Amino acid sequence: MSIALIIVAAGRGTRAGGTQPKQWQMLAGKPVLAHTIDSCQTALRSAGRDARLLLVLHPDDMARGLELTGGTVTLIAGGESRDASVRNALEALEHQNIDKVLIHDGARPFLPETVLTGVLDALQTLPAAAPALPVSDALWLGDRARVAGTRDRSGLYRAQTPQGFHYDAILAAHRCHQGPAPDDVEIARSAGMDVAITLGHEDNLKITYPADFARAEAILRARKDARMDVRLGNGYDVHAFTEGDHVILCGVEIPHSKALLGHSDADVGMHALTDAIYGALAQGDIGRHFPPSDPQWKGAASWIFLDHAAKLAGEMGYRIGNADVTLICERPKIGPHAPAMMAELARIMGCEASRVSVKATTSEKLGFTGREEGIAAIATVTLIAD
Ligand SMILES: Nc1ccn([C@@H]2O[C@H](COP(=O)(O)OP(=O)(O)OP(=O)(O)O)[C@@H](O)[C@H]2O)c(=O)n1
Ligand SMILES: C[C@](O)(CO)[C@H](O)COP(=O)(O)O
Repeated sequence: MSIALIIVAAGRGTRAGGTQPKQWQMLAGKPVLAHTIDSCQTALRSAGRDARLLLVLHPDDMARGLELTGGTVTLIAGGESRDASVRNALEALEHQNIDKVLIHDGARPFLPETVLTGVLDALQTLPAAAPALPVSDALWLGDRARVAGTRDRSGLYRAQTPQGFHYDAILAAHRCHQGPAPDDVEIARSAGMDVAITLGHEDNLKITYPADFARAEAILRARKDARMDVRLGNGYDVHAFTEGDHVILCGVEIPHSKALLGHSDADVGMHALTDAIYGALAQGDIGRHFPPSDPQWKGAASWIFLDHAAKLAGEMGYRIGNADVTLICERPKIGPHAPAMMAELARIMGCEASRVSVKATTSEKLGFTGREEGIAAIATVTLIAD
């Protein structure tokens, strides 16, 4: 099925006020229209759909449209009315092998994926579908600021976009239609098309009046808060020294007069970091995922554990915010090897090296680390929801 998505943004936004049309006014640092295009592209991507994008602009706005889209979207000059703008885009799609077309207001900056898929799914069986929300408030008839009557709200809906159609049918409907129309559903119905009502969304607001900018900002703020999911984990590990000539710390082999004793390669720093990630995910510790009783992990390289923990974080929807590892030992000296350790840990976790810290401290010759009986490591990690 080949789909086109038309975004109509050629209006002058007279009701919204401001020094320029509402679709060009700034919302959280970028024009409303940039939010609309981004949300359409994100919804399509999340829904696993591909669509040809057409942006209908006022003839005066073509240059800034090109600047905004960088030439990735087809620009069409709009008309005097919304239906004339839509018609121009529909005509431009003739002979382009388009089966289905979605028509969306440029003034609706937050298209939820569920609204998009609801319309596309309904188009499998009907020639037209559009999202709407049932009217929930009581309805009054007003006369000079007095209630002059009430009206039954049952069966009434607030229409939204994108409104979706079988391409050939809506093009024919537009060509036949006379007079103004508030939306494409009206044009489709006047041509006898059966239109399904799909579920709209409160976030899918249309900026119409000045107060709608504040509503749009509140939606953006709520979404940002919902994304503020940060998890913190810590890990601690100790390995004793044994006879040997090198240690492996945070993935780096360092010549030393002793080795670290362990079931795996005894990389105490990497183990602490791995446990910190499991801890942040509330997924136990290394022993749970790689039991020491299982002979297959004997002598295993510790990157296998860290790689597993980092991938598990990714599968659960998190990426590394930052990681901080402290090695506690008198010797070997860690400082000269710290940059290589940070680079190796970052490589394994799939994050930028600037997000990883490795540092060291002695314990002033106190305790088992001070007596050089072994090395301890502590690690802290933050995970950020994607
Ligand atoms: N000649 C027109 C008129 C409207 N639209 C678009 O249709 C959508 C919905 O219309 P509306 O909210 O009425 O926008 P405006 O016409 O710009 O607003 P107003 O009526 O307040 O002037 C908007 O994205 C608007 O840019 C369009 O492409 N071409
Ligand atoms: C299609 C539409 O968004 C339906 O709500 C339409 O553009 C609304 O325009 P209106 O002039 O604000 O009614």
